[in-house]
Amino acid sequence: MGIMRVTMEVGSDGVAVITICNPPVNALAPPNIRVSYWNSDLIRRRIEDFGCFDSVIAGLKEKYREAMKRDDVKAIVLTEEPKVKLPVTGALSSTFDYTTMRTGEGGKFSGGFDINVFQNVHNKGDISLLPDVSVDLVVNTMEDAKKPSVAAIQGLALGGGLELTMGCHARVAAPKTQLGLPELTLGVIPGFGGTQRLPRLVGMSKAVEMMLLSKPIISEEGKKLGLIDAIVSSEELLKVSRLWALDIAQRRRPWMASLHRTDKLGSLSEAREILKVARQQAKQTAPNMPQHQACLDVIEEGVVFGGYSGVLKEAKVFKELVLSSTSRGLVHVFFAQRATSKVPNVTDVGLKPRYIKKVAVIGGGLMGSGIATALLLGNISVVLKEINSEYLQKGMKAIEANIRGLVTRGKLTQDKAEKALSILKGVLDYSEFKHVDMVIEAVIESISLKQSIFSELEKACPPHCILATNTSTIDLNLVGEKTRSQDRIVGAHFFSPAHVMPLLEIVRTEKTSAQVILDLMTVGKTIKKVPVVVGNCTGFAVNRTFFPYSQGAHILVNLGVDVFRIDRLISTFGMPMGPFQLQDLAGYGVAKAVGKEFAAAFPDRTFRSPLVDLLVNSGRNGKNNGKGYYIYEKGRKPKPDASVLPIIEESRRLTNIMPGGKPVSVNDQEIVEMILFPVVNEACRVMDEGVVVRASDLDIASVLGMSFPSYRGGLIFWADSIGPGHIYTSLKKWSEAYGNFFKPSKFLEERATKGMPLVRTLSQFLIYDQRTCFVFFSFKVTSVDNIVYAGPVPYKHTRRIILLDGNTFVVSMVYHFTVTLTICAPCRWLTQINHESKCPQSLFQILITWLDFVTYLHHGHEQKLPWYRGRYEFPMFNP
Ligand SMILES: C[C@H](O)CC(=O)SCCNC(=O)CCNC(=O)[C@H](O)C(C)(C)COP(=O)(O)OP(=O)(O)OC[C@H]1O[C@@H](n2cnc3c(N)ncnc32)[C@H](O)[C@@H]1OP(=O)(O)O
Repeated sequence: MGIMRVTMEVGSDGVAVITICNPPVNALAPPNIRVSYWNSDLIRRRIEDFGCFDSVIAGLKEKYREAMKRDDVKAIVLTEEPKVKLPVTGALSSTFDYTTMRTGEGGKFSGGFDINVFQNVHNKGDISLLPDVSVDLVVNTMEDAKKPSVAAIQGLALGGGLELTMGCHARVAAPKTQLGLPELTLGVIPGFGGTQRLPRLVGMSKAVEMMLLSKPIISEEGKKLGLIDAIVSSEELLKVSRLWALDIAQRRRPWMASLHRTDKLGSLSEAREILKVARQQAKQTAPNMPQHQACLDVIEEGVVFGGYSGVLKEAKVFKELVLSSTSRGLVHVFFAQRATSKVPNVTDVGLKPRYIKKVAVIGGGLMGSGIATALLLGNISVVLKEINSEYLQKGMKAIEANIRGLVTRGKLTQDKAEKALSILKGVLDYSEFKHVDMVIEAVIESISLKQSIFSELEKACPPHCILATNTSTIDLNLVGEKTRSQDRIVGAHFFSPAHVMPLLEIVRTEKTSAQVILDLMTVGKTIKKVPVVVGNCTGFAVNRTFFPYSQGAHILVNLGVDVFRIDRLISTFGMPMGPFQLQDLAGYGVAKAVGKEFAAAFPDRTFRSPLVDLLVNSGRNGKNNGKGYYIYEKGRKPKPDASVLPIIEESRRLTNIMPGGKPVSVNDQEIVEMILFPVVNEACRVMDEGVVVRASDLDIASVLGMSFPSYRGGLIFWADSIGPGHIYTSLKKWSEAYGNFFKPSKFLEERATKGMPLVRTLSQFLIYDQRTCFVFFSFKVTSVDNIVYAGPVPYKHTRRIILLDGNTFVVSMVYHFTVTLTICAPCRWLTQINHESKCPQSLFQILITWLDFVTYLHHGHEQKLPWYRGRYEFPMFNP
């Protein structure tokens, strides 16, 4: 048997326990592997050995059919396997290392439908890859069965996972189990009947809230609402569920089919009123996302025409939405976010994160107090250092206000707030620093000040202490220049407000040790940030990439375009606000300081606009003093300020870039593109220089750091959806008309002229050169790793190659064994490569290096692959 499986055990009590097992989150995968893809007998044999053709959905159907047929089965309990070990058969089993295998880890009922399938549909455009689960499995097989089912849930039941449980006749859950329908975050709606059953179980208002906000509840709340019938400890879960199922079968408890209930729906007019309000809210909060209105329409269908009609409409709309560009973007973001936690040579070299218990923050200003707040909320003790007691008091008060504010807004309990504040200490010297595991410096952007602080830190802190700086622009090599601790120096670039914004940009230099990066990544996750590891350069990945954002806007204004029109169009595109309102919000001091840094680093592509200086001279400082491009009044939306127009005219006069002295005529689309294409252009340079590990890291950084619309998939995904060709041609045209700022980078030019996307997946190089060829991989693995198992199973601690059709080819490893494997596959199937190995000499890394080598051979020029190049020997090459 393989590790993705569904099993059934019938007890002497007549209860069949059907168990789902598909680690790590029991995703509900449909069958989709075709053995004919693989010519290797070894792989085929392995797949068959482990029974990997099972899919969770097919398995569920099969086991239900068996349970219905068997006379000794009276009722069913649906649950998940809490502990899993991969069984190994055959000659290799004795050497199999079980310690590397992931287990069920205390149980997760299900993270929902397998999101890989969405990606598969997106890649192939083939909607038939989506199975009919909603009617065939949930309605016909489970809910309308002649024997009752009880779901025994622990850990989490999300999306399709929760929907399966709602198709059961009762739900018993362990304490603190997470229950939710987060499908809208993937650009779709619940597709296994959730839009119909949830309102029938918890009432219309709560169901609409849970779906539209994609916010899970815990089982305790679920019990109060009626979603959960009983809460029992994990140990008792199965026992109570069995009894419950028997009670239903023997009519001691009600046999409830959720879809047929109406008692919680309220009257038609009440339901319609709730839906109307929700529609208006969604129009405001999610204007470019069709799934919100679609979800409400589908709910309404069920209220008006009955649950079954609702289920049918849901299935139809679900399929339409899976193909939408919104879903493509959001699904990409889902996987891109998870990919950020895989950093070559950091997370794949067997290092373990060290425990960071206490962190010192230097500087209690806006950033320092925000960082300290985030750490305290993550239960990490903080020592806040300032230079005098006045500043220290200010910093401490700001932290307290941040934390108390969360209590007021109902986001934190009073107890947790007190606990967080109790582990904060303010200091004026370094004496406490001998006990800290990490320092995060957050003082003003002055190289000499930072250099002297880091020299002092080297003396004051223990040798293991991580020395991090929150600089947003300064070269880290300069910061650590006067120390001998450059392996401990790292950038921890938070975004303001640091306790709210989810991105943590971790900046490494060539000298920063892998351990330090791993530790900071772990701290980042502990404090609920998404850490993205990037290289060292002016502005690092995010600020550098977005540096042309306001520059482009300033060029446009000086070319005669209205500021407020620009802001309006950029907001309509999906950014939370336009570049000028953003400048108002950040304050002009920031704009000036950042502008100076970039002008020094990239003088060839800096546009010098006098506008900010003119604004400052006229007594404006943006939101800080209530006067900028907009007028800011308490409790009111920012209002465009007409009195700024003469200042803009003055700027235009000084720059004198309007052709013939007349404002340029540009359409709305061109305005958006003139601001965002230069950003894409800079992102190309960032990728070309190897500042990011992978293109999708820039997608995540743009979404979480700059609030680029996630439904567009992030900056690079969006650029690829438009096509590098159009971006290149437009930039070239503008550079000829308006100068170097728009000049296309070499990277963009190459991709555009070769008709290739910006995303550098190795296979795309191969596809490009060898459209129809087959690629043969041949490895002779003689060192540490060998293949013992291959199959279509997503699994931790394995090397995964995700194929174009969405299947995952998995290679697990065993040590101290030698084998030669030849994989033969058409190269067009290789689209994405994930890596998460423990051994530096892993087969996976050899594969990557090998592919890079092939790429290199085919292109005849050096690709910038700093993360892999030169570290591993090339394996046998046998095309
Ligand atoms: C028809 C239906 O209505 C449609 C659906 O059900 S759509 C799916 C709805 N479900 C969701 O949106 C839940 C998505 N998953 C999550 O939110 C989180 O993964 C979680 C809360 C389940 C677990 O979080 P956490 O423990 O931090 O682990 P996380 O790193 O996110 O995920 C672990 C692995 O499981 C994978 N995974 C999680 N949920 C998955 C899913 N539904 N399908 C496929 N893979 C999934 C992740 O990609 C990751 O893989 P990796 O290790 O190779 O990167």
